[in-house]
Amino acid sequence: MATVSIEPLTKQAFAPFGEVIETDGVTPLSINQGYASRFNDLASIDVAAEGGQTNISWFVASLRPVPIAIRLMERHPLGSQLFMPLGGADWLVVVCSDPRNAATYRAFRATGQQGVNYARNCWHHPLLVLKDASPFLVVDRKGKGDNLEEYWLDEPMQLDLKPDRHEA
Ligand SMILES: NC(=O)N[C@@H](O)C(=O)O
Ligand code: NI
Repeated sequence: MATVSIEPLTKQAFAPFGEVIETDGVTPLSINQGYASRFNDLASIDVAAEGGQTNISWFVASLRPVPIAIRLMERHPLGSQLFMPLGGADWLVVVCSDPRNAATYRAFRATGQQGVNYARNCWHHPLLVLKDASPFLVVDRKGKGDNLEEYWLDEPMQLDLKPDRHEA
């Protein structure tokens, strides 16, 4: 079974797949008479295709059996999809440029202070968490049209997750 090694999530590494939402490296605007800092314009929401509108959701994601097997990849042809963790736990992001080609798969470990915005049409694995019942704010598209394409792998791939890497 092919394995995918896990690398730290950085803006640069994730750039081909979308944006990383984080405050590191961002100079905030001082707002509200100095009583707040605004880390501004962190992601582009791309949901207007075919009359789409912005959909704000709250996900609560469960742990999957370990070792985590990658059996399915998906993409959203009509819109971007943003995940921002709310519970402070690390989580996992798995993407690829061609779901039929194992060599194109990339896996990232995101901190609880990092979100991602998958670009429209970016192949990704559905939400993967390292702590059970992890809450996320999700910004994606609602509206007409088929916004989900799935690819079931002939042979599942395995995430090279060190056993102790699940959160308590
Ligand atoms: N199904 C759903 O709303 N979420 C997936 O698209 C996902 O990427 O988790
Ligand atoms: Ni998705």
